[in-house]
Amino acid sequence: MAQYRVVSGSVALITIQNPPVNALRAAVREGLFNTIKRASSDPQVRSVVLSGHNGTFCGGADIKEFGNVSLPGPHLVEIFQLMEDLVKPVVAAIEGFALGGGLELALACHYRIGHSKAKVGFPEVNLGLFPGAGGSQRLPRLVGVPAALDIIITGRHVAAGEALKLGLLDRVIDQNTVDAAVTFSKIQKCTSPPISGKPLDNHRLGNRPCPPLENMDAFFEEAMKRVHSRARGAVAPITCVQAVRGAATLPFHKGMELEKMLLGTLFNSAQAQASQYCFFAERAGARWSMPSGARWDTCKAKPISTAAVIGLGTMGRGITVALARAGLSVVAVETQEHQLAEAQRAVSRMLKGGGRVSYSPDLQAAAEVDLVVEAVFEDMAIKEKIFKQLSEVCKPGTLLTTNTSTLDIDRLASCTRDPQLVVGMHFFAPAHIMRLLEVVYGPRSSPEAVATAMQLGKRMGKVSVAVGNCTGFVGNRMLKPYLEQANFLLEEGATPELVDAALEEFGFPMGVFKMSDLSGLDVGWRVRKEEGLTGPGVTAGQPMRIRHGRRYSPLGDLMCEEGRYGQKTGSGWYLYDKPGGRVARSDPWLRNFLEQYRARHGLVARRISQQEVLERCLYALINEGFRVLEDGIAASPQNIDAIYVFGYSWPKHRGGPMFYASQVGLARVLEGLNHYHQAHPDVPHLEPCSLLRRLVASGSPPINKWSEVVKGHRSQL
Ligand SMILES: CCCCCCCCCCCCCC(=O)CC(=O)SCCNC(=O)CCNC(=O)[C@H](O)C(C)(C)COP(=O)(O)OP(=O)(O)OC[C@H]1O[C@@H](n2cnc3c(N)ncnc32)[C@H](O)[C@@H]1OP(=O)(O)O
Ligand SMILES: NC(=O)C1=CN([C@@H]2O[C@H](COP(=O)(O)OP(=O)(O)OC[C@H]3O[C@@H](n4cnc5c(N)ncnc54)[C@H](O)[C@@H]3O)[C@@H](O)[C@H]2O)C=CC1
Repeated sequence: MAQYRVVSGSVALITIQNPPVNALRAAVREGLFNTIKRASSDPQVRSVVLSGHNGTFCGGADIKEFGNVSLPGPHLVEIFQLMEDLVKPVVAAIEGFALGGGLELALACHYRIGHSKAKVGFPEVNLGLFPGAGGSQRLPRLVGVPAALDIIITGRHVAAGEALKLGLLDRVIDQNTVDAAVTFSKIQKCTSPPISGKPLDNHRLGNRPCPPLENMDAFFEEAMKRVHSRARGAVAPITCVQAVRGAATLPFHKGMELEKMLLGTLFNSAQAQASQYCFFAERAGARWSMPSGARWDTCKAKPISTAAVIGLGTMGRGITVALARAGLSVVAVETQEHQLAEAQRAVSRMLKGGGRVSYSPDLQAAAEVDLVVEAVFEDMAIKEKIFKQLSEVCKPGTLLTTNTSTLDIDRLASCTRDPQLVVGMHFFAPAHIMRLLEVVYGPRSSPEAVATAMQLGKRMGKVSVAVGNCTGFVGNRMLKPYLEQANFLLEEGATPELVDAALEEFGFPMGVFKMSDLSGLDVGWRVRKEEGLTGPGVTAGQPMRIRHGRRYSPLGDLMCEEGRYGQKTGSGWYLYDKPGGRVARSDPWLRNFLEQYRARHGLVARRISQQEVLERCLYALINEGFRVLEDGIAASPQNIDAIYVFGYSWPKHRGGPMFYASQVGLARVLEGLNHYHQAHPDVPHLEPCSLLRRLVASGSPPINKWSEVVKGHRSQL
């Protein structure tokens, strides 16, 4: 766990060994504690080098241990103090990553030498924490308050070059880092005296004052304001500011006391648990499986080096950029001349002149590519035609994928020569930025096709989740009842402002109506027309607020009929200063429109609380999530949560909808749904699904045990 060797005659080389990232689990902490003591008392040893096994210094504390109320083994704070107090110089040899507790460990060393490809950082804020083992106190003393606060609040990875400039690293080298650190620990420079035996006090960060900062109060006030406005209700970023302020204003030991107290408030908090759950949910998608039994570890992906994107609208442009950035050579095809020219300019701008992209108005250009992503209008007839053409044009073995947000993958596959080569690759707007990729397999998609799409997702830096084929797949299927409730709430007396405020307070970056304005109201309108819910032929002679025997809100359709498509037309649920404008303002026209609509349909507006908004929108979405699990469309609640956090900006500190349901309590969610379904019996999405009932009946097991209740149920997986 921590290997001890004496090298070069007098250097104790301590190597952390805990693959894959050398996390500081109890046995590692024990090993570090013992080897530091050994180095201290070993008369042969004059200096110490600390390194990590297999090219990674240390990925920090072991997040899997965090559930324990009291962590076993020696405490990191104690180990780091022991190391800092050592009278023999200690040099950190940093290869790969030094993150979180790993960087705190390096900061407790007297010197830090990094490989040029090394990365350091404090990602704790993403786990609902802050660097609570001395990092919040030592880093500001080394690099100054503004740089330290930036690193701690953003959680970003700092590259070696920048770390050197900041003074976080003493040296950056391209050769073997451990060898260099060993040499460095013995001789500082030919012209300088050896560092062994040199007084080290200035290199003990706990002994140093923080570099002075002018206008400190104003600086921290401003930082706190910024954090509050961006945190969306997350507590950890606020605690980061408080801790760093402690470093700037208190002596080290007092700062450490403050750090301990602040960590105590976060460590077992619901937000920290949710954020840490998200860390593992993000990675769980990589271990996909299919109904056939094919799995991630038994299927080989096809090599892909060229791709075509068909349709260069909103999505096609972002997809082109994402593929090009992943190193693929891309053929971008668009039939509309002006769109092609505009797309070419937009893609070049986004790629800043880099990337290998060629443009064509002709599908023939896709003849030789390894993979196609179709991103034309959401219209089954058009897509079917394109898949038929692609099947004829492309070389045998080309993977044909679609970015459809709702349509049947199997129907598209049936238009092709090789249906096993068809899968959905559902990106999220903007496609070059949003991290989620839903990989949708139909009943005939081959494991190799799924493996290839998943692998490509990884190359593009996406969080890829394999899901089954149904209308809307996982994300949009669950979104439908959420949007539906938001519209019903407007009918009943709410305003877009009220609904959005409730959801933004919950932690979404924007409420449902602002989000709809951004995506374009016409997108949903097109989908509803495809589904036969609206359109001239459908509505004639039907009651406006009922479709297929269920309550239906035509509000979105009416808005589109008025030409209000959202930001792109300058008005939607809100008013914008111009088409394409971004700043949403309340629109008196809409208030009037809603009042007239309610009057026309005999609806009496009532006061609606934020609690009702949250419960109806979120519980309806969660209920559909349980149905998705029940139907085997998603393999696990973790997969659903990853989809929501990385595709729909569900606040990470709430852990995703299914985790949120488990935190609220399944019985409470069930009770809420029962209550709202009684009040709205014509809304089937509010009727609690049988999986939720069964989970509650079996004592509401923790989320990682739900699969035992799902098992035995009819499944498509
Ligand atoms: C009232 C109570 C008072 C409480 C007082 C209690 C006192 C406790 C004191 C504790 C103080 C804690 C302070 C501290 O030290 C905080 C931390 O260090 S938190 C951890 C910070 N580190 C990170 O966030 C890094 C996380 N890892 C990564 O970002 C990436 O893994 C990394 C960039 C290192 C490598 O990426 P990549 O090569 O892409 O590999 P993967 O991400 O796929 O990871 C591979 C594998 O390893 C698992 N893993 C990674 N990091 C950790 C980790 N830190 N702990 C546990 N497991 C880790 C990862 O999950 C993958 O495994 P899977 O099985 O695939 O999931
Ligand atoms: N807009 C969004 O937020 C998201 C959309 N999607 C899906 O992505 C697809 C595309 O959507 P958008 O980019 O929003 O549409 P868009 O309307 O912005 O772009 C579609 C483009 O396809 C082109 N096109 C139409 N027929 C063509 C053909 N035969 N050959 C080549 N090009 C053709 C059009 O000229 C247009 O430029 C749809 O299936 C949609 O459901 C998926 C995720 C998010």
